[in-house]
Amino acid sequence: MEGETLNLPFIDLSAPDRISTAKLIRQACLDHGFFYLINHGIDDGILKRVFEESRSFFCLPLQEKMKIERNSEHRGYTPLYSETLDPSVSKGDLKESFYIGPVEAQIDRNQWPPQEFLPHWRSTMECYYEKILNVGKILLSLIALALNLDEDFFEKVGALTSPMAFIRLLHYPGSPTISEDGSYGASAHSDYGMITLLATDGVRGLQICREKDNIPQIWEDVNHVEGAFIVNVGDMLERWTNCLFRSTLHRVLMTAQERFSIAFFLDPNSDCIVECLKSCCSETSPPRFPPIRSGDYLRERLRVTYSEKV
Ligand SMILES: O=C(O)CCC(=O)C(=O)O
Ligand SMILES: [Fe+2]
Repeated sequence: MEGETLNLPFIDLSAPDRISTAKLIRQACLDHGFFYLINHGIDDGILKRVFEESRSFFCLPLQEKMKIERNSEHRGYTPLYSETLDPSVSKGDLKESFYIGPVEAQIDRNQWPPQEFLPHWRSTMECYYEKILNVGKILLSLIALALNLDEDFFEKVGALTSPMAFIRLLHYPGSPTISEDGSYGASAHSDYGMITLLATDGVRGLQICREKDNIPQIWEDVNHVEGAFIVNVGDMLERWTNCLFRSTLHRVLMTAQERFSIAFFLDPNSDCIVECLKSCCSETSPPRFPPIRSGDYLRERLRVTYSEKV
């Protein structure tokens, strides 16, 4: 399962020349659909605290965690094996997670662990949410430039009015016996939305497959880089760009060592229509996907992942 190591491009969010940065982003999204984001302005301290609070939460007894199990609003705890990212793999993924979503119209549909157990948990997560959402929005303005669009394109199409933006805390407990029965920390999948910003803890496991139709598939290791986010393009951005930007298949191996990561999925407002950009199609290259409403698309993808009935 050892993969080749991959040298992903680095994007420096503090670089003054936005046009050059946009060009580098464009190339990264064409080649890999993945890149490292550095100098993003989120300091080590807050990230460290989020990792610590995440660890404390997952250490709680299962019965406490199950009291705030993921609800119909897609917020809360998901236990081990509850998610099957790759439906061709029969067993669920060996990970547990916790989703924190946006506060919409001043209604907080999030579930929070009891304050008596974790007094600083909520404030830490809320602080991180604000910071990472801000970085995500800056990045999207550069992505718009990278597509030769106005930098406020995603605002203008309503994607950022009230984005479906979720923090997902992830815990892979690891397994002392690594079986070859097709179990993964996260089985092969692409992300569903616009962009994902991932913070990792240094334990290996994440891999990408750039050509999913090649047989055999080649999986390459994405190494942890201290202080950098791993950013990837999701399926809705791939649809917008008619596959110019790649939503790349990735997975997390099951390793002996326990692993934590923090994903942030930045997805369009649920009413936003995602349809092929004019600049990404032509007579010879027609749109590959019909327009979809972001909220409907995400709901359907999650339904399949969590094997829910309609
Ligand atoms: O934990 C990781 O490194 C990746 C997680 C992931 O791909 C996901 O949750 O979509
Ligand atoms: Fe993913």
